[in-house]
Amino acid sequence: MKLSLGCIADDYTGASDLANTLTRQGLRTVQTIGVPSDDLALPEVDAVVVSLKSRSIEAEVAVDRSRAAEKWLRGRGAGHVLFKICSTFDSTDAGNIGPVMDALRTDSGDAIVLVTPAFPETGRTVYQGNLFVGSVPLNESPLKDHPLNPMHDSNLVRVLARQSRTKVGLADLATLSRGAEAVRGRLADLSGKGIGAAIIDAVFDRDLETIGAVALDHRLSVGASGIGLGLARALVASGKVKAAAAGAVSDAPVGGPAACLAGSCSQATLAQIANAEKVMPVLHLDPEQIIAGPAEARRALAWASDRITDGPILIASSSTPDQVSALQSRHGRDAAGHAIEQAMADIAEGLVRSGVRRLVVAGGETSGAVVDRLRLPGFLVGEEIAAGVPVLRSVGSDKGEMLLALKSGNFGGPEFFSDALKLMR
Ligand SMILES: Nc1ncnc2c1ncn2[C@@H]1O[C@H](COP(=O)(O)OP(=O)(O)OP(=O)(O)O)[C@@H](O)[C@H]1O
Ligand SMILES: O=C(O)[C@@H](O)C(=O)CO
Repeated sequence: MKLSLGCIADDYTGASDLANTLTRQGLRTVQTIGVPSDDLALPEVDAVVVSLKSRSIEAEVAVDRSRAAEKWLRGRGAGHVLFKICSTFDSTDAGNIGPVMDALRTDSGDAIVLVTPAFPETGRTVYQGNLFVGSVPLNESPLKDHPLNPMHDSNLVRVLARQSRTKVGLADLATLSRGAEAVRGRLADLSGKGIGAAIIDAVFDRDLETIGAVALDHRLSVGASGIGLGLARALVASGKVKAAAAGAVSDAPVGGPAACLAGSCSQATLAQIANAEKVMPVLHLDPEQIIAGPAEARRALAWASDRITDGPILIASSSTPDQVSALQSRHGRDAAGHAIEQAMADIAEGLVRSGVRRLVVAGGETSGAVVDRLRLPGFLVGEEIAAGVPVLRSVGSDKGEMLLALKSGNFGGPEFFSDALKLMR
């Protein structure tokens, strides 16, 4: 297998978002959980997205894991590697976007790296280096209240400069609108001044196409699914990849009971849970009880076993921003987050033991904890439920075939849980 594109995603939902985008553009794509073991039988593909859970861990560990993934991808012939970050640039001044980018840039030998989280399809645009979420700057969006990495600065040149060893510059929309050669000229100017990373504006998909074409001159780029779309279109346009027909993945029904788990506390997920209450039984976990011990996860499993044969259920830990901050001030941010993620993994494990083979999970960290616990090595990408969220079909699992949907906290329409279950038969 010789890869046309290698990708390293810093969380699992982000990885399936990217795998979805690449698949929709005609790249045969597989999502792996971590660096694949040598005995994992992978189909012939154009792109591999290695999912890491490295967004909110110590920067040094994130760097080591990303480098290991890069080595594996380059070893399979990937000439270009995309480091997939969140479209809302989720990170802190300690990392992990800057440190991982610095390390991968050193490995790739590129003088300068293009960086953009723009993903217009989901309302993420970048102008003059400022990230907008819908119509508001990042620091006024719900991301200001994120439980793990609240975002308080929308100027990504500043945000990335605080995390990176290299100087960071800007390639603005005016330059981009003059075409690929103008962007190449701007990058040459910046790297001539010793600047090693450029935030690049993008508002429309056509901007991403220009960015994709320029990025392919380099060995590394950093961004969200938007730059993935640009790279995929550039690979197809240049004839390096022959676009595959849609629907290449089997849609054979998996059947059996279905369950949803929500650990995301985003406004979008809170609204989706409220809507799910109208159509399925919903259990709201007590976060204090989760931190107190394993009894809360056991209570959830007992509750589920009384209902799961009658239809899908939803179990949620999600709370409002005020409740999240109150819990974090009592127990610490990381300890609270970790305990809840592990309880979600316990619940997922119990559900699968009792026969569940169709699972919808909301939240990147939550999905990471669940998929790790279920020891699922990888996925093929099926139908799209909502922008950035495909149906995933497990490959190489010892539990038989499973269908999953891993939803980024902010993604999906108001009826997301029922929308997902309709496509996961
Ligand atoms: N009630 C709660 N109080 C405090 N923390 C919570 C609560 N419920 C869940 N959490 C934690 O909040 C974090 C949510 O992160 P997660 O990545 O799962 O969702 P998200 O950030 O909305 O999604 P994404 O990363 O895809 O945007 C997890 O660490 C989770 O355990
Ligand atoms: O890019 C995005 O917004 C998502 O894929 C994601 O990574 C959210 O966690």
